[in-house]
Amino acid sequence: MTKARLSAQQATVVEHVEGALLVIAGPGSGKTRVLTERIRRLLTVIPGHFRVLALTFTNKAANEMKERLSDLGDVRQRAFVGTLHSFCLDMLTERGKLVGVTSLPHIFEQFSDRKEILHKAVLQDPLLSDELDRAGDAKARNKRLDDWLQGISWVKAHPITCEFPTDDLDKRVIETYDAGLRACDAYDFDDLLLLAYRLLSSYPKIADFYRRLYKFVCIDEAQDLNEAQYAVLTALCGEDFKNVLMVGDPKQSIYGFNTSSPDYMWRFRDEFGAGEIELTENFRSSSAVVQVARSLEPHYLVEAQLPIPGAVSVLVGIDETDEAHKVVDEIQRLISSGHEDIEGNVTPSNCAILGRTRYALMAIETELKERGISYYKRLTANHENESATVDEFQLALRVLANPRDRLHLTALAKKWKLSEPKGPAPANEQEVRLIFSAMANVAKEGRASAIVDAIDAVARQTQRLDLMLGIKSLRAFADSLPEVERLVIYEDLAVLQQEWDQYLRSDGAARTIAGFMSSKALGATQQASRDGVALLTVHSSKGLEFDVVFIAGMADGVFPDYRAQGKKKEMAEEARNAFVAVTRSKRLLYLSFPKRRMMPWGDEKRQQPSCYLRQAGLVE
Ligand SMILES: Nc1ncnc2c1ncn2[C@@H]1O[C@H](COP(=O)(O)OP(=O)(O)OP(=O)(O)O)[C@@H](O)[C@H]1O
Repeated sequence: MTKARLSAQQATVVEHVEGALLVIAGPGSGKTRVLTERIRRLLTVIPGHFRVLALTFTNKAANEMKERLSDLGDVRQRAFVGTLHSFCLDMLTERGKLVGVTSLPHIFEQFSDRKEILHKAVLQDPLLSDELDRAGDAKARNKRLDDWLQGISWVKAHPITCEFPTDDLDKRVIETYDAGLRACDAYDFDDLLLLAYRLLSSYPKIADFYRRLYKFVCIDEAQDLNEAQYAVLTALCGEDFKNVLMVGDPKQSIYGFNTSSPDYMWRFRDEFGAGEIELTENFRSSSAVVQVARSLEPHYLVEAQLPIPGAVSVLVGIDETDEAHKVVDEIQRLISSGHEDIEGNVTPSNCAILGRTRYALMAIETELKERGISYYKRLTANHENESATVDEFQLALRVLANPRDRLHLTALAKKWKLSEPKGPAPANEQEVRLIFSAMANVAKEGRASAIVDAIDAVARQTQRLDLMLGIKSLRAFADSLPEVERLVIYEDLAVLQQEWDQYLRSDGAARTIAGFMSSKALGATQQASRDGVALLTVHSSKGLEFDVVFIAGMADGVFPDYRAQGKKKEMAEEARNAFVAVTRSKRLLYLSFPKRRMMPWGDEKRQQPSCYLRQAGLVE
């Protein structure tokens, strides 16, 4: 994009070069545009051999930035654009030895896997095992494990204020869990940040290396920083490095429950002596939408906005089914007749229906399904395999990538109706293949041999790793199966192939199974799914925009959530959730609620409109 199309406010940020800068960017003020244009300018206008580090919170945001910079060709290689987790993973892979990471860290991303690691490790520790027993029945023990896991995560996310847990039991739980993970040569998400922080803060030479490599650092969505993330940043920058540009919007801070806080933006301003610029234009939303946003956040300053009136309407249903009818009727009406404030046709993909939680969207989903209107519920297709064959192939790939991963080796044995493999963990890929083939020989499931053949096809190729050989081998196996089974395998393999292609595009240089599995764990290989009406929670709608936005379930107790009632901090976060939801709309906004709601235990509850509707003057 050329400079001419940037506003004066935006140009100031884009033209910033040296020194720390904090950019407070309201919704629709073009923060993504400003960030990408600044990276473009640094790489193409500023002389010198340097790289730019651009850190985002989601793969979606990183992909969008990469896409917008794609015309830079090879110049783009001079920028690392990715999530903070993926940057930490890269640092640990390359230089993690000093903190005990000897190769690419294998990630256990699933809660259930981490819980099993903790459970097994606890059972081997008499003191913790007794403690767990004391919790009570199976349900209470299960809860105790959940609480412990939550506690572990909390401590790891606070490497500065909680460096050494003082409680002996907490300490023992963390150490036991970590030992369990490490026995499988595995790490969790929290470890990526924690170990990167330890690496950079304990070994200043390494931090110095990265500072010389990346002359400029940009951070997106800075209101979502937590202590561990801020700690990584400050350890990376050391005392003197100041070329950091942070963009964020405290009014859109909705991850407080996850220990994120806009306070780190203010700390950055003070500790780095950063300049401050506010982007106060809104290039996204119509006047009607901006007015509702301002009613929710009176301090929201909009100095310039689109000269488009737009419209805000309230839809009241007798119950949730009726609310769903009204919402979907309106979508169909807009699709067939359009709207004067929306250029061209209204299509399903111009529309989003948001809910504070998924429950507010259930009746609407049923209605969309019944009327045959396409919709999607996730921004990325976090594909769940339907076929056991592809699921187990991926389990086997995990073990091939990480021979010490007994957790998934045992899971595979169970799926093949075999007992837990005995003896020491395999030492290398060859030994893994021998174990697999021994397992396949006695497996009670016919598909086991086909999976082991597919693994062999991949592992045999020593020159250049190609997952496609395994995929083809499984496809040939599927060809021999009845149609129903065959099609399910084809479908799962097609998704796996897409993920492999995505990995090759973004990280193809490394090209290892471990690299592919880590990218998968970090969600970097997931495909975007944006076909049809978006049916999203407010949290997942962050950063998106649609011509038409419906917010369903706008009743007190639902939005704001009843658990926040009477609590100042939580109610403030609820209001920011509403602010984020409303500002996703470019032109039309509909706020709907059912007068009666069916409770999970079968009773009907009468509902009052949300306080946000009253605040906006939309109901009495
Ligand atoms: N200078 C500009 N002139 C016209 N339109 C612009 C300008 N800058 C940004 N926009 C448009 O405004 C919209 C919002 O931009 P963008 O998505 O970058 O906003 P954002 O600040 O990231 O929003 P949010 O924080 O709410 O997610 C986009 O449709 C973008 O194309």
